[in-house]
Amino acid sequence: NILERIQGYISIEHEKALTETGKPPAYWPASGDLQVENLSARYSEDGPKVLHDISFHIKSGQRVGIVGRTGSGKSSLTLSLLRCIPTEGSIMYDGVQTEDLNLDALRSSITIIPQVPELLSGTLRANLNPFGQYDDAELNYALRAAGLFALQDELDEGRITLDSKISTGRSNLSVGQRQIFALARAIVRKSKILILDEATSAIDYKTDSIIQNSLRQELQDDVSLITVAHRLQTIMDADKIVSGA
Ligand SMILES: Nc1ncnc2c1ncn2[C@@H]1O[C@H](COP(=O)(O)OP(=O)(O)OP(=O)(O)O)[C@@H](O)[C@H]1O
Repeated sequence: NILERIQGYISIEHEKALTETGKPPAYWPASGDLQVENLSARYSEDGPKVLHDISFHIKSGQRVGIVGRTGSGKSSLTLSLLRCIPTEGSIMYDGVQTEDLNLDALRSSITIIPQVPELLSGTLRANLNPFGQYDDAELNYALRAAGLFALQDELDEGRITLDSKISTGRSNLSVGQRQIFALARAIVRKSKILILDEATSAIDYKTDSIIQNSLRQELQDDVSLITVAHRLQTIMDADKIVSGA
């Protein structure tokens, strides 16, 4: 079984190599403006379309909710914004077409916070700053801004520092704490587009309100927030709603 799985991974079709070509201008992205036109997407080149001719415009700094029944394509839309699945149509991010854009540049400038964020085994510092690009002051600021310190009573280890150990398998962080932590990563990276897949019942009311407050207070005015919403309450104050059939 192990060999079969390894064989499966080896034979997966690779994405286009991340080359020097398609590098965006140095100042890009200067805003969170996102223009999507006639976007269609499928999971494989010959598979059925799961998104059909979607068009919308998100102005820089807008808060947008994505709603729709189960299977309507909310997750597929977020994947297609990062070009993780084959797409047709136009996705223009801060005036730059993403079709020919270097995937590394695209994916390092848009942050997705999934329902259950993945963490690496190691310290909090290593998780927030895997490539050693930021100093401790910036990391501590991001943790505070994201609201992690507001939860320290609940953490088994007591006080959280950048040296706190994170374990992956039997994780010592709850789903809500992981989301807050992923939000801190987005704040450190200064992403102009943040996609939040709202956590569902696994997250308690207190943690949810900490996340919502942090999103309202700490994101810069030019950061666009796209929330895949499961609770209507989360998107009550959204500027725009994108709704799937
Ligand atoms: N990995 C995949 N391969 C092929 N088809 C997929 C895959 N993931 C999702 N789909 C299909 O794409 C369509 C949209 O699914 P998607 O997960 O985007 O919906 P969703 O609105 O996010 O649903 P939910 O609210 O349950 O998370 C569905 O018909 C689904 O069967």
